[in-house]
Amino acid sequence: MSPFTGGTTESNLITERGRMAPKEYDAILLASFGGPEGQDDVIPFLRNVTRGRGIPDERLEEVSHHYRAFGGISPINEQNRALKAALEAELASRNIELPVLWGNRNWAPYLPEVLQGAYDAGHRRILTVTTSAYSCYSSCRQYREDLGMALVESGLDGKLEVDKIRQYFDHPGFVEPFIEGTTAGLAKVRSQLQPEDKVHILFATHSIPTRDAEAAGASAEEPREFAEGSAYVAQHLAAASAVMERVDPAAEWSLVYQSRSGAPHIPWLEPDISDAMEELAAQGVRGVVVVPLGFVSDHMEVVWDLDTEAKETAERLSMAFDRVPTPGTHHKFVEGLVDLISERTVANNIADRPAMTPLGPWYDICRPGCCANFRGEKPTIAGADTTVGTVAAGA
Ligand SMILES: CC1=C(CCC(=O)O)c2cc3nc(cc4[nH]c(cc5[nH]c(cc1n2)c(C)c5CCC(=O)O)c(CCC(=O)O)c4C)C(CCC(=O)O)=C3C
Ligand SMILES: [Fe+2]
Repeated sequence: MSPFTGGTTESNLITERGRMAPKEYDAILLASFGGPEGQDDVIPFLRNVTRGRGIPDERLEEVSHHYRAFGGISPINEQNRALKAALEAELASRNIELPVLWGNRNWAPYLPEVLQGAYDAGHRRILTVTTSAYSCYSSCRQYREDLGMALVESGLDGKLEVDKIRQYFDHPGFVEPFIEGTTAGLAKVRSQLQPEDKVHILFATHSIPTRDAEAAGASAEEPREFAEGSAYVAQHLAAASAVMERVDPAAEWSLVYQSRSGAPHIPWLEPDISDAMEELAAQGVRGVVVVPLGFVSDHMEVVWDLDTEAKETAERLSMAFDRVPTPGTHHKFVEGLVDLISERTVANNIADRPAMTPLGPWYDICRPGCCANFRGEKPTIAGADTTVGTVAAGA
């Protein structure tokens, strides 16, 4: 039996590789992280984010200063308003009549209220676009859980269908803006140095606990599927390779991590970007191009950890430094997201779905236990092992 047949209903007919049959969606939900919009929001926001996640108070204190330095305002909400407007314009230009709703996991507009509002407005089939591209608990399953919980808590489970587009780490709409940015960044850094000076490209992403990394994208049937032991790491390495093949196959690059939190005795993915820069400087590297491969927009992790901290590290080490833009509202990214929406509304073959790495195109419906975080089972949408967010045929 296919692993994708359990726990699904006729309306969620699943085809090969976790693909969902096309549906007539009646709304798009842009689902994001959320962020504070003023000094008074900072602490309540941080409490929302870290609820039950075992993050030490000292770390919260430290992170609150990053927000305080920006007037207590995270850039992420403004970026999502801009992305929503750009998606609306792109949908309209293709004559696709789907409203775009916006909801967050950790700040207003909160997901349960947005789903309730959607239901009250008459929507019944929602396709979610999340602002994260990779597979891991924080970037995929936690969105699926929070949407599942929102449905259960609002009494809408069984009444509202909620699906999500596939993780898009290797979709050309996500990768091509990085190719453009890395090409420009490399030229800029090289122009500040002598031709013989060594330059290194650092692909930066969010560190996660190694235990979460091992569970990322995993399937119960094939636990050793990914050579690096983690779909999160494998997806980043594959996307970075796809970028470098097109930018400069001979250039030196590596994958590094940032924004570690959690208790010090719990292992997280390494090396940290600053440690990597120290090491490179010691090896005689004179310039770095930092590619924020793990991030969709210039939110706090990018403007603080990269534009503030990593840049200062580069200055201290006398290295030339350039930080490549995130996809943001780049027209290719926006067009790519609408392509990802369209591939869920019209019949297509898996071969028609673009993917720039051998790992993709990723699943519409995650495999049982995918990205599980060992903190107990919660209802999730878009999984082969759950029925939350589905509606029985004829209901
Ligand atoms: C993989 C990943 C992404 C990328 C995927 C995606 O984009 O979803 C991401 C995005 C983001 N993370 C963000 C903010 C925070 N993340 C935190 C904590 C954590 N993140 C984690 C991972 C990730 N995080 C993890 C494993 C933790 C530890 C706690 C836990 O296990 O859950 C904390 C608590 C303090 C701290 O511990 O640093 C904050 C404030 C913001 C908003 C920024 C803004 O306001 O502009 C965004 C977009
Ligand atoms: Fe985070």
